[in-house]
Amino acid sequence: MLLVVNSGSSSVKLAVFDGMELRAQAQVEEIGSTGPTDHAAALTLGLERLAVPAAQLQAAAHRVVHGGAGLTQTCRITPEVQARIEACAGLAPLHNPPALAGIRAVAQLWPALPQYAAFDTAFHATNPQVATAYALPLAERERGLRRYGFHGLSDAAVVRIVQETGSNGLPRRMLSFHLGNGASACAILDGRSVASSMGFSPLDGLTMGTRPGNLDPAVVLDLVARHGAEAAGQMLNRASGLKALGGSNDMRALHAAGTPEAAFAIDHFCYWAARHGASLCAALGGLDAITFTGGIGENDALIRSKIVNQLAFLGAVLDGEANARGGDQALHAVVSRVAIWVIPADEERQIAIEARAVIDQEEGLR
Ligand SMILES: Nc1ncnc2c1ncn2[C@@H]1O[C@H](COP(=O)(O)OP(=O)(O)O)[C@@H](O)[C@H]1O
Ligand SMILES: CC(=O)OP(=O)(O)O
Ligand SMILES: [Mg+2]
Repeated sequence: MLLVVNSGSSSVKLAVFDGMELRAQAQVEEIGSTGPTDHAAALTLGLERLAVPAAQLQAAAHRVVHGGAGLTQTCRITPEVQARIEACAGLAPLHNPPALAGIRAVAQLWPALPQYAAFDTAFHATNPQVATAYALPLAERERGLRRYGFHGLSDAAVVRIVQETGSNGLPRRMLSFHLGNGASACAILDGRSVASSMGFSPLDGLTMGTRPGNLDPAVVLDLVARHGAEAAGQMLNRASGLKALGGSNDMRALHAAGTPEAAFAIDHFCYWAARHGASLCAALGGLDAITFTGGIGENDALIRSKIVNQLAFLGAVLDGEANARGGDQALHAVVSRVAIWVIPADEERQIAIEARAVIDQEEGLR
């Protein structure tokens, strides 16, 4: 059996797979706000809830958001791999340290258990250079300053699920919205990522729970000059986004608050999701399908309708009733030229599939 650990910025999601069969899962949310104080505590709680059959565990596999240029393919976690994940912690301060805490916790509990890492960047390896290159001097580009894109495990899972469940196969031009505490959009052409709203780090792109999304670099320079790099980094990762605009990074709390500030935060989130989504449609040369996933994308009908309404010029029309009802996969109106689907985020199974492939390969080599 395989234990999967998905350390998100506000949650820990755990799953146990027997072959590809899901045996158990547990989820600990709202870490740092109303939930546990940190990811280590959340993991302990999640493992208790899972009641993992330790003797039957064959391996553990972790979601790792940033592995830099050198680490994108799913691999066994060696001390060298762990050191490289550590070296990228500054680029993904909300994600890599929790993932490392998970790796260490598992190593402490079960020292002999092989561990694997699956990366949020891997799915975007197919992006063309024109999409990933920053127009910076060559020396800086050669140091690895480029767009990577994230949420790739989720985007890959969306493609897999649409392939498995869609009646007409995979649409050519898909715009995939992952809307959780982190939020991004991805342009998917014939099942492959061609562009992501996220860049060198998961700070770029859409307005997020605690991250501002796209900024003029002069804003960053101003913040660093005024507050120093450390404080500016903290502000951009933890004190911006919905939290800064509306007082909470929890979308449910913003709806409940009903204040003008909360309403503005919601408008900002939707407006920028649509703006970046439309930009990605230029990379796709049009649009055949929109997918929504993540805590907000899966559950929040108002957010979906505001985003789709702003993309109506592309021919996307929601079936208002299906959208409001919840639980339906297809949300497009009969007249819509664009299919609109809700796909439950399935990063855990994606990690399991990828780790299993590496384990099988290793066993084949033995
Ligand atoms: N029923 C719901 N309606 C609206 N928003 C929701 C709902 N359930 C969860 N969310 C929101 O989803 C976000 C967390 O998404 P999730 O994908 O679980 O986060 P993470 O990025 O940590 O994996 C929070 O903003 C939360 O408020
Ligand atoms: C990459 C990223 O932002 O992930 P999360 O949604 O878990 O914060
Ligand atoms: Mg997530």
